[in-house]
Amino acid sequence: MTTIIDGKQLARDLNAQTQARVTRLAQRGVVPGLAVIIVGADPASSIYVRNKHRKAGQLGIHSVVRELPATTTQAELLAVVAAYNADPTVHGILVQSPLPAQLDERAIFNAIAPIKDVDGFHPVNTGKLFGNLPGHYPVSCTPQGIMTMLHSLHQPLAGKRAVVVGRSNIVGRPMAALLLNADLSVTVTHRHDPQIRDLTTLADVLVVATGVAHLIKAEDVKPGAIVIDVGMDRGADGKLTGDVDFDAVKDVAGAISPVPGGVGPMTIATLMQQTVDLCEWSEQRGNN
Ligand SMILES: Nc1nc(=O)c2c([nH]1)NC[C@@H]1CN(c3ccc(C(=O)N[C@@H](CCC(=O)O)C(=O)O)cc3)C=[N+]21
Ligand SMILES: [Mg+2]
Repeated sequence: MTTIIDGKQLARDLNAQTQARVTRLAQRGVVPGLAVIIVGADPASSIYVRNKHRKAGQLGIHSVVRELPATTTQAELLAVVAAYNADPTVHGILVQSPLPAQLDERAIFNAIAPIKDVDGFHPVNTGKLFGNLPGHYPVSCTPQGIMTMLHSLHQPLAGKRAVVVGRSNIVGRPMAALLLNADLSVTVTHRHDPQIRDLTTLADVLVVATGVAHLIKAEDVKPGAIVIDVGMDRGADGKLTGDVDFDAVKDVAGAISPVPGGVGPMTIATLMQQTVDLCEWSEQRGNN
């Protein structure tokens, strides 16, 4: 029997925990605050931002969405980030990616205060992640949500062989670090390897984040493997599909996450979780 990893249900469970933490903070008069900055009116980005805002509101997180025109300059965006860095009611800052071409996205992420970097994109936070350093710090929400999905299976992970397909700063690289920190043996591969499939068939845990619809077929997967699909590929019919050929792979895999209803809802639930983390850590530092 193949386990379908129900990201929607896991997200509901995680959001219930987050909401309970928000309630406990409220008893002390503390409200977690999330600022989401979106530049330009990319329709897909607008939908994601609206979903994040709605979920935050449901959980009692104070969410502000700052919509800036597509013509915003680097200096203007840096000034907006600086204002949220200095705003004690804001615990998490997210700049929606991708940004318009005139903006230097890396320089913007680097300007977010590491203690408010709810995406975990700041090099101080990625450095801690890659060093497996002790202490509290935010981690990119998609791979962190995937770790929650893996733990939900209640299977030992240490010593398993993981293969990550894709090496982006948002998913592949932090995913590899998290898996390594959890004592898996980790291989990262990507489009420049003509024999990706020689590696995917070795994986006990296979995470696919390439943006190539249905790249992974049944013969590319080890029987019984855990398969996590990070793909979000919009077909010509407008339907959302993944990087894994779900219908075929589900008969080979031991566990598999669907698209939609897998990694996506967990990304948003993890964003909410980390907003509350940042708020609690700020309280613990006593410099709110
Ligand atoms: N600074 C930044 N941080 C991000 O975390 C970030 C970002 N920029 N830019 C865009 C990507 C994408 N992303 C998604 C989150 C949830 C769903 C999601 O909920 N997906 C639903 C379906 C949504 C649909 O139907 O379109 C699902 O998979 O079931 C998707 C995509 C966060 N991102
Ligand atoms: Mg790639």
